[in-house]
Amino acid sequence: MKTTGGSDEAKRNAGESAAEAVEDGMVVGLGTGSTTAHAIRALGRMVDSGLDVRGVPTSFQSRQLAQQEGIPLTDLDTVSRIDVAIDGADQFAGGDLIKGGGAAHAREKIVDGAADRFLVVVDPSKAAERLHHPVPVEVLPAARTTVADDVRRLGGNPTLRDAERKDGPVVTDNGNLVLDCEFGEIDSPGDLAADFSAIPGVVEHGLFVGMADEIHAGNDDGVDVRRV
Ligand SMILES: O=C(CO)[C@H](O)[C@H](O)COP(=O)(O)O
Repeated sequence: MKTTGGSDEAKRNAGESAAEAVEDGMVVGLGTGSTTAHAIRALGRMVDSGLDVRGVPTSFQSRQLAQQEGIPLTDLDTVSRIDVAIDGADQFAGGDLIKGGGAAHAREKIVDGAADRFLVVVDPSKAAERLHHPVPVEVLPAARTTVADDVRRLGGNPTLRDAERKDGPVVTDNGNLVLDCEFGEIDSPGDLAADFSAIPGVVEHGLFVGMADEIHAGNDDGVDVRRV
């Protein structure tokens, strides 16, 4: 699993704090990434001790980990609402996030957006006054050039994400490609989100504007939980 940012202890404190919000009978959105993985492992231990939950994974990675941990799974064909979603972020400013470091943001946005409570698990390296991390944009393969042109017209600098241990680009769980779009400091995340959504061939972008309910920011000694 790819890890970025702060210490594993900080990520563990964040993930375990969010897992504590899960109660018997709940449907839980299972995000993607190294911080959420700690929440999934904690949920696995809770299931072992008798907690009755069903998880909705957001990626191949979170499905595999949840299965390994013995968490019963369901999907959005079977349930229409999710009680709590737990997911990581590449950067957060207030309640706005940039996600997609694991190229899973399209499914993450569906699951996190269907949740009554969306808990974001992060370490301190993810905090920013204003968002400035490159925004991952999932695109249909046939649209990668035209979308890149449109991103440049919006003032951004798109880079096709390459796979680390393969010659060629990252292919998402949905069979698409990812453009990482550098914009510097983003003045108005809501406006940029609307601009991305209007580009033909964009499947989903990694700006999660105003979706978060709580930020669980772990550090080496504990966790700071903030409602946003
Ligand atoms: O958006 C994501 C995957 O698409 C991840 O949640 C994000 O990249 C954070 O990952 P990590 O907890 O490993 O730093």
